[in-house]
Amino acid sequence: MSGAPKVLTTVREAGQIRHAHDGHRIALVPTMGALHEGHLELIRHARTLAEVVLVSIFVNPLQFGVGEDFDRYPRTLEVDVAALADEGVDYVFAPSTSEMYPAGLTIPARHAGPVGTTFEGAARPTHFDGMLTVVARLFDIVGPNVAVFGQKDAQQVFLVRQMIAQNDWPIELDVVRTVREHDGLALSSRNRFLDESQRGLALVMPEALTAIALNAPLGVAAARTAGRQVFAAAPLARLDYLDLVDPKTFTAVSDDYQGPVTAVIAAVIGSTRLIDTDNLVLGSPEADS
Ligand SMILES: Nc1ncnc2c1ncn2[C@@H]1O[C@H](COP(=O)(O)OP(=O)(O)OP(=O)(O)O)[C@@H](O)[C@H]1O
Ligand SMILES: CC(C)(CO)[C@@H](O)C(=O)[O-]
Ligand code: BAL
Repeated sequence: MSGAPKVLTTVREAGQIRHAHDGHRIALVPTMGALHEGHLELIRHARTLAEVVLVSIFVNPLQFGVGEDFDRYPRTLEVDVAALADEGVDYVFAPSTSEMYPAGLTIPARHAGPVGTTFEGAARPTHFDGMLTVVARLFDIVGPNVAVFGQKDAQQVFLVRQMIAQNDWPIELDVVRTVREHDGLALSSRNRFLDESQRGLALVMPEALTAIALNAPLGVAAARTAGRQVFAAAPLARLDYLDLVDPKTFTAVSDDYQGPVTAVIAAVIGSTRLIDTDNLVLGSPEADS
């Protein structure tokens, strides 16, 4: 299909897609809108995986805690749909909150478990249960063959993968690497909250990831310390966490660990909370010699 995507607003319409395209693969790209080049990369990747691409745009209240930025989260549906037309997206599913969570209908709540209480989950205690609940609802409505997520939200990817495995759902999960600005800042819908000086300050995130990567051959302590030193030199950026986790368990690695890790960072710049991640390998035989 090509041209403007068909915009669906009801669960009923979205649920009919799989019947209308029987025998064809459907890729789901869940988003909260305010689309940027990072989202578009997910969509281009989805296009390589399936004949039908459906992008959901829904700012899910369940994954925002009290005092978080649900109210000010950017909502730019018209502009988003225009951008998706250029990408040849087939369907946009943009439901209202009452359509997703109708009064009187019990939508099964999903639980993230222990990993949902650490890192992002420590700062946002209800976030991952709410995120999994809406992702499971989208899976249930759309019935995709494949779902595409961004590596920037590494803990989210871990938990969605875990939920798919625990339920034995026949859904593939594909992950797209983080798209960055020319100076390294990860694209994020929340970047639009940054003024010019905060935008400059936010570069502490990719700079810390670079420092971690440069020191990765020296091991866990050196890499972690190097990343934290970047933040120590930028006190206006409030570091929430910076750590190295085992991608298999999403728990912090011990000091003698060698092997693949995901570096995870969250910081508050002004009043905007940003996250970033990188995958790397820690330690090397040469590091011991
Ligand atoms: N820079 C990026 N590169 C690749 N994928 C991204 C990027 N930013 C977001 N995504 C992915 O897009 C999907 C939708 O994310 P979302 O709509 O929350 O956008 P976002 O930019 O992460 O917004 P925010 O930072 O405000 O949470 C998620 O799978 C997310 O990981
Ligand atoms: C996956 C998601 C669309 C669920 O609301 C959201 O957490 C996001 O945009 O990353
Ligand atoms: N991209 C993660 C969605 C959220 O921050 O709520």
